[in-house]
Amino acid sequence: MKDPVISIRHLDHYFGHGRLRKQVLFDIHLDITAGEIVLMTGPSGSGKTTLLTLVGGLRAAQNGSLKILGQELTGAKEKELVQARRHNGYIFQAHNLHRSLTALQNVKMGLEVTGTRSPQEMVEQATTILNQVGLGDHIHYYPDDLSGGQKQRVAIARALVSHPAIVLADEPTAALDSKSGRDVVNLMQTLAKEQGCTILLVTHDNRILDVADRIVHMEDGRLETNTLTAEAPPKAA
Ligand SMILES: Nc1ncnc2c1ncn2[C@@H]1O[C@H](COP(=O)(O)OP(=O)(O)OP(=O)(O)O)[C@@H](O)[C@H]1O
Repeated sequence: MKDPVISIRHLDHYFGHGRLRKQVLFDIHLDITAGEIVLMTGPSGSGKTTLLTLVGGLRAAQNGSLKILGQELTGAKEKELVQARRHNGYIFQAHNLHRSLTALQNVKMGLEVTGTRSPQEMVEQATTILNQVGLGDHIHYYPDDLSGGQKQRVAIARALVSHPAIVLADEPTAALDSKSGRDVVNLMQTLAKEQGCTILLVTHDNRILDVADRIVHMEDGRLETNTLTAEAPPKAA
């Protein structure tokens, strides 16, 4: 079996201090291997986003073990967390595009953090991936002039342009109608399979569950161990 890209053991998480201290994650175990698409479902407040932000190095893990590409993030210093974030692409419900930047400039930002490419290469790679997500004729549009689905496709392009090992997505279809939501996840699936990247995606959207290789369920801060495998996921249309 392949080494897991994400390996979690006995992970707990607490918010607050003193009398206000509250446990929100309890003894989480999870292994995700390279190229797997894992969807996480569960009621509001069950801890899904908290787990996603810990995996993404956006907050520090406190108790237990959380290894990303073999690197232990529990007890990691801020500098190490910043380093770990470089392996990740992030896609959120509210796309988080910069309104004052065009689609091309937004996607280019996904490459600037790596600091390894010339400006010319960045423009070429950003243009290529915008073509791949079907926005080749919109590269100079500002977010306000794009539809919700188009904005989310720009966000996908930005997350994937640097070929991250891991893509973390929090409710990427929540603000979209059924057809746009479908298009967006199909696109994520196609690009991720092409690049061999691992996806951990939080969703309430039952319409997209079939893109998963595996579905895990969070309930009251506990990850259910009897995970479901999506039945014969159809390949992207
Ligand atoms: N920064 C924070 N400080 C204190 N408590 C928090 C913080 N963030 C989340 N919580 C609490 O932790 C619990 C889990 O929240 P979390 O956002 O992870 O749930 P969720 O499953 O992602 O919910 P939703 O589906 O509504 O986004 C909730 O009780 C929430 O109120």
